Amino acid sequence: MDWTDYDAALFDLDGVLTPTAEVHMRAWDVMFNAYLDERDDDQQPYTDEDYFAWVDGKPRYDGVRSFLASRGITLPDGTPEDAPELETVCGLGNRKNAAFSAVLRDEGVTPYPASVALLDHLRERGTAVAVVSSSRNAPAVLAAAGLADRFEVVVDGQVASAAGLPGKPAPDTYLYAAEQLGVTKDRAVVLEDALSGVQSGRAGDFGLVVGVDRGAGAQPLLDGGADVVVAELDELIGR
Ligand SMILES: O=P(O)(O)OC[C@H]1O[C@@H](O)[C@H](O)[C@@H](O)[C@@H]1O
Repeated sequence: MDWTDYDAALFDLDGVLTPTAEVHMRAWDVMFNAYLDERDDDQQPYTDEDYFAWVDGKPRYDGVRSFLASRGITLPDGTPEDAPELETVCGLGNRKNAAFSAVLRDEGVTPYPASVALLDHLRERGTAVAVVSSSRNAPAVLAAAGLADRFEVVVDGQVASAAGLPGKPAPDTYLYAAEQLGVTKDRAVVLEDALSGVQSGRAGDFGLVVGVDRGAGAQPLLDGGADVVVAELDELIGR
C-alpha cells in the first residue's frame, strides 16, 4: 500500500483495532435471545447472521430498531436514560450495554497486534489518525486497550449524538472526523469491519475504503463498498 497517496487513516474501533466486536456480538446475542424468549409470539432465535445483517457497526439504538423491524416488532423508542428493564428500544439497548460493560470490566481488552503495528507505522510516517466508532463505549475501550493517547480525534456514539450526526451507514461521522483532522476526503482512508461501516465510507466518497474481514465476509464487504479487503491490518504496511 502506498500511503503517500493519503494524509489520514480513519479507523473504526470494535473489530478493527480491538477484538471487542466479538464482545458486542455476544452481549447482543444474550440480550436479544432472552427478550425473544420472553415474548409470546413464537419468534425464531436471534443468530450471528442477524447480527451481521442488522446490528453490526450501527449505533446502539439503531441496531435494536433494525433487528426488531426485521422481525416485524415495533416498540416505543423511549430515551437513552431508560432503565434496562423497560420494554423500549433504548431499554433493550441499555440491557445489552450492561452485559458489554461487565465483560470490559472483568476481562479488559488487548488490541490486535497487527493493528498496533499499522498504527506504529503511520505514526512513524506522520499520517494523521482518528477513530470513528458508533459505540458510546469507545473512549472506555480505547483506554482499556492502552490506545487512548494515540488519537487526537475520536468521533464516538456520544460525540455523534451531541453533534446531531446520523450514524453509520450514513457517512457523516467519517466526514466530521476528516474535517476535524483538516484533511480532504479523497486523501483519507476508511478502515472498517462492518457492512454498515464500508457503506458509510463509500457513501462519503473517501479516497480508499478498506474492509477488514472479521466475520462479515470478504464478498459482502466488497459488495458494500470496500475497495480492498484484508484479514489483518499489517497487510497495509507499506511506503
Ligand atoms: O457500545 P454501544 O454504544 O452500545 O455501541 C454498539 C455498537 O458499537 C459498534 O462499534 C459495534 O460495531 C456494534 O456492533 C455495536 O453494536
